[in-house]
Amino acid sequence: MSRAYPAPAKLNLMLRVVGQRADGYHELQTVFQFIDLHDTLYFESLPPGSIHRTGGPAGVAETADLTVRAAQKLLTESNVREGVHIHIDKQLPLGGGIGGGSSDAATTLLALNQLWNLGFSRTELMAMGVSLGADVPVFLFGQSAWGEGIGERLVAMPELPEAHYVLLHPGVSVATREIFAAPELTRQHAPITISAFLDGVTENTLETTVRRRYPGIDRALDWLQAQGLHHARLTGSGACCFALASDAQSAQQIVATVPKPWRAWAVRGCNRHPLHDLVRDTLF
Ligand SMILES: C[C@@](CO)(OP(=O)(O)O)[C@H](O)COP(=O)(O)OP(=O)(O)OC[C@H]1O[C@@H](n2ccc(N)nc2=O)[C@H](O)[C@@H]1O
Ligand SMILES: Nc1ncnc2c1ncn2[C@@H]1O[C@H](COP(=O)(O)OP(=O)(O)O)[C@@H](O)[C@H]1O
Repeated sequence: MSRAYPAPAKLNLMLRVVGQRADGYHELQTVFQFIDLHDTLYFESLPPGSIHRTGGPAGVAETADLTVRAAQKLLTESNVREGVHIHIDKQLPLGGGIGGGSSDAATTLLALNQLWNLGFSRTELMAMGVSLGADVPVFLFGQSAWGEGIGERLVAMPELPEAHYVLLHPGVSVATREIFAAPELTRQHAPITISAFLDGVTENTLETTVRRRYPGIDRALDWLQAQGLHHARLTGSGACCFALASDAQSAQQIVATVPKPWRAWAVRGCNRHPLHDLVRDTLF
């Protein structure tokens, strides 16, 4: 087995739907920051053409797993004769709005590009990544980012505070597709500037629709606010919610009081992907 390759989660510190493309996908403005909660992936060489995954998310077939699809994409694009066994130590909740599947896919692209000596540039990997999911490119971009388009047009954010957060999963799974298809969703919010975000415009405009359709998420956001935490928000299309804590200790104290069956974590924002340094020589 290879060394351990982390696949971190992300938060959307702000998200606005500002339009819709002809193909139905929604144009967004968003701010991505990674957090120190992650899956861990391991890779082992197999005979050419065979790709296997173990330890992955229950209920996701091997062939549908984004890591397997990422490995297949690399084989198709490079024409090399390789095979791989991918083992995922899965910690990130599925459909949580924290990008676990996308991050697993990005880490697979980064790791196999290195292990198979493929020499693809970061830009080439990002183009492959976006065909697997709208959230994959930011994990290859490797740093906190302002995202536009469907999240694939990225620019580095000025250093954001690496704040402590309470991250709460209210035990429901949100189908991203359902929220974007909701007739009541407002699709034409006025675009904002990076300065406006830094001055405090931080809403997630999917939140009203998600709160109405998922009462458990509505309650979770109200619960976070009732703990006296600032900036209680939905990340992505949910189901996870997060709020700013003053320090690690107060985040942990609040996590300890979260009612069952909700799950919660005390996490910290990270402006750099944990693989940023590892692949700097080849990619960043
Ligand atoms: C909303 C965001 C914000 O970071 O995060 P999540 O909540 O998924 O983490 C992402 O844009 C989600 O990205 P991702 O989860 O990769 O979405 P995809 O699999 O590409 O899309 C699922 C479905 O949602 C709809 N969709 C998705 C993204 C987008 N900008 N417009 C859309 O209309 C499409 O119907 C698409 O078929
Ligand atoms: N390795 C993987 N980890 C998580 N989900 C995966 C994986 N491979 C495929 N999926 C599929 O991708 C969907 C979205 O997963 P995920 O990225 O965790 O959520 P979100 O996009 O809400 O942040 C899952 O519901 C699952 O069906």
